[in-house]
Amino acid sequence: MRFTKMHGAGNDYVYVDCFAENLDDRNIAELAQSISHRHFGVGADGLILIRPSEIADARMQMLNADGSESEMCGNGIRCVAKYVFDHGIAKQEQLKIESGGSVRDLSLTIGADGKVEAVTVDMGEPILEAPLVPTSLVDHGHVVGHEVEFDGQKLSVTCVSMGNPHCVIFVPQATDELVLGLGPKIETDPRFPKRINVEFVEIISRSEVRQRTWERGSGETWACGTGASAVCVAGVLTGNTDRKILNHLLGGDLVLQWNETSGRVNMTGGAVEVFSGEWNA
Ligand SMILES: N[C@H](CCC[C@H](N)C(=O)O)C(=O)O
Repeated sequence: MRFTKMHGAGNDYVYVDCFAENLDDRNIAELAQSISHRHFGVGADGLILIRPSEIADARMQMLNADGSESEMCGNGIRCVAKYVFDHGIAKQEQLKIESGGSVRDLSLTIGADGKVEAVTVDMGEPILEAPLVPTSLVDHGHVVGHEVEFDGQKLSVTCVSMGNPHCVIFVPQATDELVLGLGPKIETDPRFPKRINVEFVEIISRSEVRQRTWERGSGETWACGTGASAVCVAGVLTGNTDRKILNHLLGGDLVLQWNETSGRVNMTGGAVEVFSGEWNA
């Protein structure tokens, strides 16, 4: 099976082109676990399958390193767009990619080498109704700057779904203790029935933040695009930041904007192809 390793802001996945490869006989949850393993496999935050779609240029199917499937991946969808364009699956600079039942519009920036350098994605409207995020922290309404105790620590949390669930926490310092210590406990807290991705965010100014992420199913990653979009929304709702922010993640920067008129979030960032290989297992 041929595969391609790509990353967006250091959030790295193994990509398989299912226009060319037939994965029908494979258990893809097991494949995601073994191929993602940093010692026994290729090493990645997860596995992304680039599949044909009836309603878009391609369909993204995204699996975390533990084999669980997610509805959406912001850094992944930029890489899928780069793959689709650079490998000639679709040759236009405006693409439509399906993920988790929704179709996203993407706009490509082409570099001097004729390949995709950066991608802007319409990430859609955030979902804030607690039961839809989902979270049982409240019965109905939104969870914005809500004081919640995790493992004896009181934190102010905002819950946002960008197709997948996020818990955003603004902190003075995104320490290892919070990200690696509390992150996994929040991920699996029963008040988040589908588990949750957790973002710890330092505010630098009204237009600039620094984010560390503990991802559902993958642990700490170097960036999270849906998470960065959720942070943009949470920053506005809590009054911490403006509608447009520059977000510094461990592996690179993303620019996010929550449009006041449309209510939709736009995300811009890079996409990089690292290498291709053949998986023999
Ligand atoms: N890194 C991804 C999100 C993966 C989310 C996944 N961990 C989940 O279970 O929802 C991103 O760039 O948006």
